[in-house]
Amino acid sequence: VNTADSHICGYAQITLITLSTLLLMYGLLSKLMARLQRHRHQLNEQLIRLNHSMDASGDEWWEWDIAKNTVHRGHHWSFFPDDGMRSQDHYDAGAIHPKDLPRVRKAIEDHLNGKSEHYQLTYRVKGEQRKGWLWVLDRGRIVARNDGGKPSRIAGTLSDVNHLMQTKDQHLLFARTLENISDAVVILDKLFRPIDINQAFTKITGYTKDKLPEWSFAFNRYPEQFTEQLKKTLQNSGRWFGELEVHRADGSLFQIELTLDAVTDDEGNFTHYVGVFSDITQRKSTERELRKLANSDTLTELPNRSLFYANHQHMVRRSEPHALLVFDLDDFKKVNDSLGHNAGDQVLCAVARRLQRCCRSEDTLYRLGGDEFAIVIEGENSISTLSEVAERAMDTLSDPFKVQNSELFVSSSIGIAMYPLDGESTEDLLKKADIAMYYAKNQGANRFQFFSESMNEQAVKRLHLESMLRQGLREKWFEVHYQPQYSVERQQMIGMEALVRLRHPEQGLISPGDFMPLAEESGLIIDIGRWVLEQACQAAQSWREQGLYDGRIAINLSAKELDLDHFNETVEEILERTGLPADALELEITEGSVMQSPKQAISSMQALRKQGVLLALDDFGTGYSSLAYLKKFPITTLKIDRTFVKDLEHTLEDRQMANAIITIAHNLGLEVVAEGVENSDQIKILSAMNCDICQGFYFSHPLPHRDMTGLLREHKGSLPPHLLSHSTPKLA
Ligand SMILES: Nc1nc2c(ncn2[C@@H]2O[C@@H]3COP(=O)(O)O[C@H]4[C@@H](O)[C@H](n5cnc6c(=O)[nH]c(N)nc65)O[C@@H]4COP(=O)(O)O[C@H]3[C@H]2O)c(=O)[nH]1
Repeated sequence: VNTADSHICGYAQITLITLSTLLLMYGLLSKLMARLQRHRHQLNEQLIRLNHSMDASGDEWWEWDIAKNTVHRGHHWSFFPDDGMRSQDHYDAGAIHPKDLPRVRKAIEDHLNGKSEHYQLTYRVKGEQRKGWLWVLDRGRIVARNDGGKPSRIAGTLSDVNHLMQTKDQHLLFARTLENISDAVVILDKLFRPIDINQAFTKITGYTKDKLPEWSFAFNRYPEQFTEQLKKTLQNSGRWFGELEVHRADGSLFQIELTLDAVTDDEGNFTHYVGVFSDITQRKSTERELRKLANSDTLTELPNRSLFYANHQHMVRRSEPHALLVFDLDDFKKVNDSLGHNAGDQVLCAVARRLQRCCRSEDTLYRLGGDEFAIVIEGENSISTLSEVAERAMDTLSDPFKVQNSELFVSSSIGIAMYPLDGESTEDLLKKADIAMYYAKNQGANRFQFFSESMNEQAVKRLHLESMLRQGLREKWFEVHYQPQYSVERQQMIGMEALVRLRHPEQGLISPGDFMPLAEESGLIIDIGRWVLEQACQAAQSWREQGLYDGRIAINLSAKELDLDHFNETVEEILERTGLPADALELEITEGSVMQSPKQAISSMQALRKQGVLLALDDFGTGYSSLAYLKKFPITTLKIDRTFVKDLEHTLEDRQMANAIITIAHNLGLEVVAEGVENSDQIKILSAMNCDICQGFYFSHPLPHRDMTGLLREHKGSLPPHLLSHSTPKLA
């Protein structure tokens, strides 16, 4: 091998080596480049993934270069919190709530100063576009330091935690509400052990959170069966509600109204119970007080009518045989009227005490109202025993009552009805006892009466009649008939009596004898009487105005009308309206009704007399006939009752009676009217006795308005000629 060749060979070797090295380096470089490319690609992908996940989470990532004071961020959010440290770009700065800002700055500073591994806090921030504050969770940590070890970069994220904070707020509000409401709240575990309470619980019970009773404080007074039952209810329906009496921490008792609700987990298992209650001690005592007031009569302190109904209905529900005695004091109104209501109240209290003494411990006395009492006698339906009770009651009332230094006598009418024989409901039995009591009263009072079906029939009839009277008033079925009264001496009609009738569309004309007693009892007489007064005054005045008649018109008054306050004003008003002069009106008052309360009757009569109205005492001789009173009554006329006239021509006693009445009346300066004159013999006798006026079927029956007008037109008030011959004046 020559030198040149060896040189060539050397060059070739060098070239080859160089080329191989270059190739090797190129290979290495391309591998490096490829790896770098791959890494960059991976990094990009990671960045994209990170971006995607940040996007999906709604969070914002950020990195703060402390030295350059720049913030890089994902720009998922339109704004970045402006804490005055991290942000530079003010165009997208979000204001931090002024109350939160110091906290934010401190957290970041503390972290920069190495006081925390990382920082994490929630605060409120608001971008320009945003109306309300947004709660954010800001988390960050130092990711790089400079050569001196100082933090150079911090990276972190911002999360929207608004919904969490709102929920937290709601929880807080809820907890605060529970803590502050005035109802006590207790949370019990599955075994009814209290685990938490609110302030009201402590206030009401005295138990504190650290000293809760071991077991539900509410049940410690009740037997186990009760709690078992309660638990069953809770398990079945998830709720129990009721009133309980419980102990406070200091041992005192009080009442609560408790609602227990079961709390379930997601699987529907009971995990806890919540009890909510209020202290109802005060309410209960008020209720008791009110119930007592509602159930007892304030005057006598006896159980009242409403308690009677409640208790009696209870007895009826249990079908317990018993008897009901209803008491109504006789003429009690007189006590009130004559001695005043105070005295009346005293008597009622004394009656209550006396009746109470007649009752056995198992009997109950009630005051049903006014002067009405009732005794319920349990388990007793023997007529003889019940009669004994009624007699004992009457006996105990028979002793005089001492009121306002005077002695008063009070009696009672008693009606007795038996359950279930006479009635099967409270209303029915009370009605039957009332019917029997009214029957006893009508029989003369101061007696007792057992209910019987025949009484019931009567009562039913009365009920029908009463509704017929009411209907009659509404439908104008009443009419007034007029019966002339003649002066035999002057042979002139000097008066007429107005007599009411009811013309029923089907039953025809019904006379007052059939409905007056009931009209009086029911008080309907007041409306009927007023109507008659008005009609009769109007009719009399119209005859006067037509020149047909100038005598008086007599109208019957009932005791009830006379008793009315200001009745005289009613009369005055009617006289004024109709134009009838007062002295052309005569009001007839029966002796019986005046004697019911003579003092009051006298004062009412005096008021009427003052107006100039004439007053007649009707049915004289049939009732009390107290001559002493007769003198005191401011009457102008005395009417001899028909019973004395009826047999005048046959009976000496009646003649003597009539004669005596006429003499007394004349001695007192009164005019005398004889009623029920039916024949000329009676006229002769009465004329002989100087009786001033006669009225009766002999002259005329009571006539309807039209017929009376006819009679007046025909005879101008003089005695019809066919009667003239019989009216021979004065017999020896
Ligand atoms: N047997 C017989 N009877 C005769 C004779 N003459 C008249 N009568 C009847 O005797 C009654 C007289 O009226 P009274 O005694 O005031 O008795 C009246 C009176 O107390 C009462 N009454 C009538 N209308 C009214 C009224 O508007 N208001 C009031 N409160 N009571 C009235 O009803 C009672 C009965 O009235 P009437 O049935 O109309 O009965 C009337 C009359 O029709 C006769 O010669 N023989």
